[in-house]
Amino acid sequence: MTDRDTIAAIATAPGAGGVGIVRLSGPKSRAIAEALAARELVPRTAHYVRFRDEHDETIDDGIALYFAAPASYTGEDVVELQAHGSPAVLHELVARCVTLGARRARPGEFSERAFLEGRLDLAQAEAVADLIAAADVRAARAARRALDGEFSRRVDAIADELLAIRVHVEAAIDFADEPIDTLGGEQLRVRLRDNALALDDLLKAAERGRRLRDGLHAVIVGPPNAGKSSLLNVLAGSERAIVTDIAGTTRDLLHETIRIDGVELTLVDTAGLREGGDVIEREGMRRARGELQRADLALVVLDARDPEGGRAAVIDAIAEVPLRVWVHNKADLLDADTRQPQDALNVSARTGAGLESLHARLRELAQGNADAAGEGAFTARARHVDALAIAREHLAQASIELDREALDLAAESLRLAHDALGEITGRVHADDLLGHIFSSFCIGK
Ligand SMILES: Nc1nc2c(c(=O)[nH]1)N(C=O)[C@@H](CNc1ccc(C(=O)N[C@@H](CCC(=O)O)C(=O)O)cc1)CN2
Ligand SMILES: Nc1nc2c(ncn2[C@@H]2O[C@H](COP(=O)(O)OP(=O)(O)OP(=O)(O)O)[C@@H](O)[C@H]2O)c(=O)[nH]1
Ligand SMILES: [Mg+2]
Repeated sequence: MTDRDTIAAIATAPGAGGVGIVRLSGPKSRAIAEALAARELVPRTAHYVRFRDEHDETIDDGIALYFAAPASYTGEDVVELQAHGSPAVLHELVARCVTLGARRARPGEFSERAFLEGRLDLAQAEAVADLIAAADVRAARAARRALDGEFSRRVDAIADELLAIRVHVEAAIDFADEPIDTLGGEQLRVRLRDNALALDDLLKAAERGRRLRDGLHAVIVGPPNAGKSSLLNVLAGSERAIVTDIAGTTRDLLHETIRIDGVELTLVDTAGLREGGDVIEREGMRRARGELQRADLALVVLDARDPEGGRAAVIDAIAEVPLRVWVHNKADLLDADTRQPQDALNVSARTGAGLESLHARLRELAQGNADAAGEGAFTARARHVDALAIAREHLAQASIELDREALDLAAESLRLAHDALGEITGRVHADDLLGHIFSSFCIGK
């Protein structure tokens, strides 16, 4: 792909640092860097040089490093200008590169080129961004495994199998007169079932990987006025949510990321659940229920003075949520001799009583969530989980169609399952998908 232009960007984090790097990729990289450094660059050699402006004055001294295509991060000619980590110097270097014929890179454009040059597949390129954004060591390790292709290899292995099965099915279509069992139909069915099982395993692993990337998703639910928003505020350590004594204060969802001992947790405040309410409140409740569909954990907040009163309104809504923590709030309003509940934590968002136990419980669950990821875990994204689930459905369909000897339909279902898997690694892709993924990267990556 020699018709591409040459891009330039600061590759190091914004702000002052010991060393800062401007990176170039594309056919003019070498010529631009040689003009800046006023010398010839030998591939893969660290040259100590002065970077010069148009008047031959020194912008900075530093290291120029040239990687000749295709042995580079992007697969194109790449040059790194390693200067002092001064934002002023680095911006001037980029401006100089632009004058000499480069264009400022868009976010993620280096990794996008690495993808387009076949150096990384799409799931690996996404893993680069996930590695950079990893909140803790475990998430970084898991992103590293995805970057090394552990996820992609499993996706590809199943995709290859589905293709092979489809070839068999298509071949059988040409012998439409014969019953499929004389054409190895039973073996095909077994093979299809084995791959469906492998896909189930991969889907579970990807769901764990998604949680590992995003952290535990905890939704705060309960009847109106129980103190859900107050609890979010004390857990977040800031007055994020509006608190009033009017029942039905919260309508929109409010997301807040907190860290407990280095483990990340997303808290979502929701509208109180009850019968009735005005149009806005009902929409709030609808959103609350929707959010619970994606929840790993329901933090159920009830009024300690009347926990039974609010329980009925939430019990259905949390039926599908895997983990629950029951909290009785406003414990400060209880008589001192009231018994501790068996299966709930008494807390007070107002006085802070009981919050230590709640913290400990959340830490335990968040840690468990991260641990469940286990050895060999890789990070994954919601997009990957969705694609695997779609592939799984098409595979189930293919299996039914094969049993009915509806071979044309089975072949089509196999093709759709194969395409869904291909979207994960980007072997099948829509251009707007690529734009969407890479635009969420940082500039210079
Ligand atoms: N200075 C610097 N450090 C960096 C990067 C970089 O671009 N520059 N990286 C950027 O993300 C990461 C490392 N990733 C890289 C991946 C491939 C190649 C590369 O040149 N690959 C060639 C040569 C391989 C070899 O010599 O064995 C190739 O694959 O053909 C370089 C960096 C992290 N550290
Ligand atoms: N005494 C006491 N009052 C509290 C406590 N927590 C919250 N409150 C009060 O209870 C009222 C409701 O608190 P919110 O946090 O807005 O309750 P909510 O569950 O978010 O209510 P909605 O958003 O309407 O569903 C406010 O007046 C708070 O000050 C507590 O632990 N003790
Ligand atoms: Mg509220």
